[in-house]
Amino acid sequence: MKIDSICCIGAGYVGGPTMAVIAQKCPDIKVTVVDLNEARIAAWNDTDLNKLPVYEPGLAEVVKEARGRNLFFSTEVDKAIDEAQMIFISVNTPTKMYGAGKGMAADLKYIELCARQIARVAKSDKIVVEKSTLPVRTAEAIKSILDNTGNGVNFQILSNPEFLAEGTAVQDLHNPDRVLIGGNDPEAIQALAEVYGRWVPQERILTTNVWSSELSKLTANAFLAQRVSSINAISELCEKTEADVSEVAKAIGMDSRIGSKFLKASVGFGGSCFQKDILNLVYIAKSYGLHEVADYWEQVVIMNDHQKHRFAKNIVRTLYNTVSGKKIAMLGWAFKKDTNDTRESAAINVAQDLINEEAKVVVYDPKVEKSQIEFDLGNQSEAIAVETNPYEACKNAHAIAILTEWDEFTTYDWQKIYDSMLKPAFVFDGRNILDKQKMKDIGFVYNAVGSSN
Ligand SMILES: NC(=O)c1ccc[n+]([C@@H]2O[C@H](COP(=O)([O-])OP(=O)(O)OC[C@H]3O[C@@H](n4cnc5c(N)ncnc54)[C@H](O)[C@@H]3O)[C@@H](O)[C@H]2O)c1
Ligand SMILES: O=c1ccn([C@@H]2O[C@H](COP(=O)(O)OP(=O)(O)O[C@H]3O[C@H](CO)[C@@H](O)[C@H](O)[C@H]3O)[C@@H](O)[C@H]2O)c(=O)[nH]1
Repeated sequence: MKIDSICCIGAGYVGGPTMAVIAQKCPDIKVTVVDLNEARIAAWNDTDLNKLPVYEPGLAEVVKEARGRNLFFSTEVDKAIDEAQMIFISVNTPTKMYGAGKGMAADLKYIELCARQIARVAKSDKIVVEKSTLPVRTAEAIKSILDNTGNGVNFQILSNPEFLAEGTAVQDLHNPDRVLIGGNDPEAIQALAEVYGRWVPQERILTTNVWSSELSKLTANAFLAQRVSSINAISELCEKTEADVSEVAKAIGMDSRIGSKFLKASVGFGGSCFQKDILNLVYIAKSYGLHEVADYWEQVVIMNDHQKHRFAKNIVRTLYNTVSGKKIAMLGWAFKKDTNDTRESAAINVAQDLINEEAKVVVYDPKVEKSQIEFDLGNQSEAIAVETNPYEACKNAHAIAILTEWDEFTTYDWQKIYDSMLKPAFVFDGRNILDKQKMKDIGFVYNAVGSSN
């Protein structure tokens, strides 16, 4: 079956970029991305490409090429479902904040709403693709809803989890390590494989059963996050022993069995996925009575919480055990560089801990809006200030904390910043991006994660 129309429900960080690239690579397929959020759809349609709701390097160019040709953003969900042969569900699946599984399980209410809407609207056969990250066996529930509440049309369900990382989304979509398609129906699998086959080499398109595909997504994130927590655990030991975590990471990463990626010690991992997906995995394991499995993975999140809090504690301890009334400049708010996404950013936890200690926190981030920073802190705008100029943010500060590894931070005139600060001038580099020796030569008291001063 050749696909000529696709609908994607959910115009977020995954739905937007993924569909933009599919539309770019398949000019003969009409791709419509729909969302209930009118402001978000308006932003995707904005003629000023700087106003797209998602910042990703290279994304504006892709949108420019395809939008209006075969890529459309709309709030008319029913119409797009009706017209499409293939429907991607790419809505959010956050941690459930109520009832059974509160704080752990994935909240599938948006998924169920989509399934019910598809069932209600569809008047012809559809292939429904799970793009959202879902607990293993969710396809069963979707199938049941579609088959029991639909109009008697035939639905095939595929799992096609997304592995893009924010900040490199376009690059990851253009050149994925693999595309994973889980399903039972060879014709449906073939139809989706042909879409990706326009630009992804055949050997990188992997097909599995639905359950393996669903579980592989949670497993991939658990393994990646586990590496970060593992190196962060070692970073604390390095600080006590005069070992240097960057040297340790390099030494172990050269072992081809270990590999060098995802071994950067940091203030802790953030982002909308790692914590949510591991907690979901933990919840699933518990629900099958697999308590040792659950405890094993939960430790990755416990270690990450510890890393975030100990970073803030270290600032307080180093600043003579009090930051009350002291100006502390936070450079970076996004959970990693090259994105405007702040979900679960370590910066939020660190700021909250410092505010609790009555510090005067001033934030600078090159891509995050002031309103977002205030929102992340529960709208306590009196607790922080946001600067649009990094030099102003650092002026008269007692300390600077680096929370995101933005490249521009390495290019600053650090002598000028030093001159404008109170002395001793402290830097807490939560990303190990600055040159320790140069910083010390200027006069800073420089603290990095995972090495002694
Ligand atoms: N962010 C990432 O980097 C990433 C990467 C891989 C996978 N994922 C997974 O992809 C899924 C989506 O993540 P995201 O970051 O794009 O989320 P997001 O919150 O940015 O976007 C989801 C969008 O879905 C819309 N939506 C929710 N219910 C809807 C409905 N019934 N009808 C129409 N629109 C609806 C919301 O308004 C929102 O705009 C999640 O399951 C996530 O775990 C995310
Ligand atoms: O060595 C490292 C690598 C990452 N991080 C941090 O870990 C977090 C996550 O980073 P990354 O994985 O690069 O970004 P995400 O966009 O969260 O992507 C992850 O989560 C996505 C959503 O499921 C998956 O699709 C991706 O494959 C997976 O990498 C960020 O805070 C990073 O700063 C570190 O601290 N040290």
